[in-house]
Amino acid sequence: MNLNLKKYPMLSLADSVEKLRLLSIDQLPQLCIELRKYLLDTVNISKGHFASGLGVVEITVALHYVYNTPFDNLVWDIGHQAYPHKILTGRSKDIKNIRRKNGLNPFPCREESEYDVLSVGHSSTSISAGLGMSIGAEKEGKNRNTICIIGDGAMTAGMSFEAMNHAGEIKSNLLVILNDNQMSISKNIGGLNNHLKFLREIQYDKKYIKKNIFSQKKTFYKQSNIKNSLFSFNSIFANLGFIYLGPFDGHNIFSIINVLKKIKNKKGTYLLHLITKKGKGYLPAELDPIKWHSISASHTLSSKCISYSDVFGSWLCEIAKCDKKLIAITPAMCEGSGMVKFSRLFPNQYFDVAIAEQHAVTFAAGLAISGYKPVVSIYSTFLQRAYDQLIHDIALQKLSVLFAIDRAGIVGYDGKTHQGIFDLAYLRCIPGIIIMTPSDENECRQMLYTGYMYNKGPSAVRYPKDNGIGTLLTPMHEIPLGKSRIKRIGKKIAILNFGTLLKNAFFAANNLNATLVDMRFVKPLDQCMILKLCSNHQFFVTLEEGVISGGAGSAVNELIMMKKIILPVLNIGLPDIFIPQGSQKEIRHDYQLDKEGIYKTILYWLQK
Ligand SMILES: Cc1ncc(C[n+]2csc(CCOP(=O)(O)OP(=O)(O)O)c2C)c(N)n1
Ligand SMILES: CC(=O)[C@@H](O)[C@H](O)COP(=O)(O)O
Ligand SMILES: [Mg+2]
Repeated sequence: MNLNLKKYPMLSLADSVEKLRLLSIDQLPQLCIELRKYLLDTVNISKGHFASGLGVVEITVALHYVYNTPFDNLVWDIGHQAYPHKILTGRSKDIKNIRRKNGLNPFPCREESEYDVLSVGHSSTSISAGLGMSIGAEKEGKNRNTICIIGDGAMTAGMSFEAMNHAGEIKSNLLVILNDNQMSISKNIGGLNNHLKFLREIQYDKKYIKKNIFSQKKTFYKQSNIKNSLFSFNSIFANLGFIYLGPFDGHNIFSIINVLKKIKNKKGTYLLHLITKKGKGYLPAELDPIKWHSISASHTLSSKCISYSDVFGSWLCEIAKCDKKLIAITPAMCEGSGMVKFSRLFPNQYFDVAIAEQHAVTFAAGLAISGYKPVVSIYSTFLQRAYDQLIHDIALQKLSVLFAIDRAGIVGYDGKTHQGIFDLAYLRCIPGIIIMTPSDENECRQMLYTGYMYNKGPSAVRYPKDNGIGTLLTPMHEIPLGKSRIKRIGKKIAILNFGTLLKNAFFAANNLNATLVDMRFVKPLDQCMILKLCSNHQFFVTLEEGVISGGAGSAVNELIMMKKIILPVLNIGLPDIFIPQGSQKEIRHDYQLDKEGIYKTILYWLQK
């Protein structure tokens, strides 16, 4: 391990979990101090998720100290808090390159380390996967433990409830650690959050504690041995069938180790409730955990122009001013989706539904049925969670709901789990949906308006994690559905562009004297334009920032084949693999989606 001994003497003694376990328990507080310092020093270089990692330092040290990892399964939920885990499991020298191209993965990743038993990035998978592992371990008969570490935010999702419902019934050997820092990315919200508050208040009510439960040690014995003790009785977890322990201070390494050691030797389905502080140990992050949730790399966005998320946010405010029927919904992504101003100005028209994409979509269905005009703002990658709800609860019922799909295309540093590259393929097959792919920020604004005004079914506008190109935002008007726009007239080759790669396509179009069309709609497709272009061009090229299998280009192929037209078509987009991390610029370069890449790809294809 490449650690400076002077700066991190204890951490350098613990450069593997085996060595960590050789430390005396009294050395662990110092280890935690150095781990925090190391995290701060390295994330300063790497950028990326920060405050959550600081909050789980003691939990991480205690888990690796007490449990026999990697034999025992540690299942991290989401994984944005797993930097300390990566540091302690032999990856400390690489942490400065986390999220970078060819660097460590942003989240636990099975291919990266045997300590990462589940690849993660999306929320609320840990209890389901952990339960499966615990059943597997029981069948294997080798006394392998399974521990899931899940945040109070991730706990709000349907998957967590589904898993607890199952786990509480079958009672396998499973420990769920609830890391309750009272935060999601934004402030955590909802009934469960209020229940956690209630449990925390019981803990802090000194009178209550004096009267009922004496010390943490006694509390533990009471709860693990007498199932209907008052705490257990009062918690939702106990009612679901877990042995509920806590809440305890998640920054007291001694008490965490004490509890873990006892649980380790007992069979059963436990939920250990630990209270932590997001950003612990770094005051700016403690004071503003929203800002420090993740530190973005400078030059993340490509220019100084307004971001697409902000175009969306201002558009929302403008509509809400005159339309009280508008209801905007976010599944826990207020800041990233550009909705902070809207949420403050129009609190009665705004719902953060917590990390609950499925619910967000069907909730929108209910609002639409009741005469409201819901706008679901959602990242492309997280809409994957709500696919059935979109089909069954919205499209099938022809409900007019606008989906503002942010982070569409390459997202960059969050990598494989977060690339928004499947939406065009998975949306295109849904009957009756309108799918729009703006090529600049003003198009985005006009398309949001067009979708909002469309009243025959769902519509979607997909836009990237990026800034616009500086186009003037004009007064709102509806765009005729399914109408493309010719951007350049050329000969022989027609480039059909879907989305924000338009700016890069000009280079190829100019150099090849090609016709360039901004298709704007994936559905309905501008068939007239395509058929007209077929009659006076010899080659077609389609362009999109998404997977080519089943994407917008496939729609063009299908039309051409159906019309029995014989014309070579090149679909440019992303290949049939999970696209790795890196800056957006690097990834676009690597997959030939920058201007030179597009040009060369077409040229090479023409010459073949
Ligand atoms: C399905 C899904 N929706 C949304 C997100 C975005 N997201 C990442 S972290 C996070 C907050 C998680 O809160 P919590 O589990 O309490 O962890 P904390 O950040 O507080 O450590 C959210 C909403 C995600 N990763 N996956
Ligand atoms: C872990 C996670 O899912 C979020 O923190 C995500 O990284 C946010 O992405 P943006 O920074 O693009 O909003
Ligand atoms: Mg939290």
